Amino acid sequence: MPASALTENIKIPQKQNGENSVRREVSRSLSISTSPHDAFHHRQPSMGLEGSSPTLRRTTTGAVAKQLKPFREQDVKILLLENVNQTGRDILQGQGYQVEFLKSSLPEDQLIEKIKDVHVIGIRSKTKLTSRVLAAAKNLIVIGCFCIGTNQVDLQYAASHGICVFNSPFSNSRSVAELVICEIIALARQLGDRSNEMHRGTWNKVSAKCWEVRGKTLGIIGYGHIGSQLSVLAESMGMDVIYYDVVNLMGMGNARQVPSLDQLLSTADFVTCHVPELPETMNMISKHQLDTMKQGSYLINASRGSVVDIPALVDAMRAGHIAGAALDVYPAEPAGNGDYFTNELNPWAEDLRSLKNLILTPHIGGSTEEAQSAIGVEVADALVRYVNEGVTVGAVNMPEVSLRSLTMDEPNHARVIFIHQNVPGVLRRVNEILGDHNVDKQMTDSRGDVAYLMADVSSVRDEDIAQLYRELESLKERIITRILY
Ligand SMILES: NC(=O)c1ccc[n+]([C@@H]2O[C@H](COP(=O)([O-])OP(=O)(O)OC[C@H]3O[C@@H](n4cnc5c(N)ncnc54)[C@H](O)[C@@H]3O)[C@@H](O)[C@H]2O)c1
Ligand SMILES: O=C(O)CC[C@@H](O)C(=O)O
Repeated sequence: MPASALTENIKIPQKQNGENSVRREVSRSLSISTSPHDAFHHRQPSMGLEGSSPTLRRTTTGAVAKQLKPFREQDVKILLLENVNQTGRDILQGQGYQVEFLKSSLPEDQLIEKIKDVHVIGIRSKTKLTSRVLAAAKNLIVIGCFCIGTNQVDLQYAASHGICVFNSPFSNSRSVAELVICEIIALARQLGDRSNEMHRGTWNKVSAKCWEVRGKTLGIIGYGHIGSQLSVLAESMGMDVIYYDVVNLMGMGNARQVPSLDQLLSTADFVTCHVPELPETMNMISKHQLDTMKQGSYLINASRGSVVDIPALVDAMRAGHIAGAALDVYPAEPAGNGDYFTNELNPWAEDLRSLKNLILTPHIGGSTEEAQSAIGVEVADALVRYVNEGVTVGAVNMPEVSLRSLTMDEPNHARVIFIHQNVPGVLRRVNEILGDHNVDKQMTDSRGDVAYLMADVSSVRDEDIAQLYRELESLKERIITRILY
């Protein structure tokens, strides 16, 4: 590749017979396509030096990191659903990508239509990326969950089709913990009921069954990012904290881990759930667990709607055994805002709405300006790194692979990314293909059935890149090949 390749557009060679040659587009199958009009370019080094490019940066050695792109930015199609924060939109639009933004989620059929030609999709908790939806996503290379939970995505299907998934593991944890602290006091003081009464014009000054939280015991189920933040805040209000987790974890402050869920339930005055949605956490709080809770205790669920058996909770509250509850999440949640919290959505919605001292919120645990803007930056940055450089650090369904950036001092390099089935013999065959070139650095890792290889090769010409691509594509274990340069 001539040095001028850095500064001018290059026409892509076409095969005479019109077969696939080296069209460059950000397709799942790299990068190499057939359009006679397609050209690619690398940014000029001066752009970064003048600070006019948001993406050019320096490596730790001071060299200008090279922007790896086998495609034109405007060809990268991104669909952002569920009101992803402006910070994330700015980063993606700043790259020059085509970004379509919608405030709500989409019903499955519309989603299947829309997802057909996008390369990147950004969602929050409402968009279900099932295997049926993903099967229609022929160009998709990466999914950004602008939230913590990734249960809405078929992670296994995505990985086996070479689609990388990123999330934001803790940017909204503090917001959830603060909401739960607020709910503990609100339940102890029956604040929701008093406020509703006043809204209806009723003055009802009572102290019966209203409590201070000082000296009460908080039981946290799932002592991860949210549970441990909550632990610190609760202790600072004078509460005793116990927690139950499947992993043995050090408690913050004076918090103590208890060996069984039943022990936590029978000891705590307030029980709060912070576990992920998993087969093992489905209806984790059901009739037996509610019966095991102390008479007059309180339940909070801001994790996932599948964790609490709601009809059982309704019974326990009607019986007066549970004195109050706060729910932020539900088995079925609407795609957007509106008058949807009815029996049509969940068959017990009216029962819930009739209960006293029950705080119902529309999945707002992580909905603060601070959390959403931090998540926007974190996930959009991960998407840009993946699209432009193939870096998977932070991915939730792929091995984490990264190489130091190529620099502008290395003009004739290409980065080969080969996502493949994790079976014996593939690496030998890949290295036979790469072996005709100088492999400067290489990293490979596997996760379950999928392996991810990244290699930087030097002194490659356009025709070498096309050849490498074709040979890698011909391997039967190939899932996705991308070559970035
Ligand atoms: N309401 C909201 O807006 C909101 C916001 C953020 C997260 N969430 C939900 O909260 C969940 C927890 O978030 P996090 O960031 O604390 O997650 P995390 O992964 O940091 O912690 C989860 C903890 O649960 C434990 N765990 C898993 N299975 C368990 C089981 N069967 N029994 C006991 N413990 C178990 C894990 O070991 C881990 O320590 C998320 O998965 C997400 O679904 C909701
Ligand atoms: O913002 C959302 O939709 C999801 C919030 C929360 O449940 C999460 O998983 O981070």
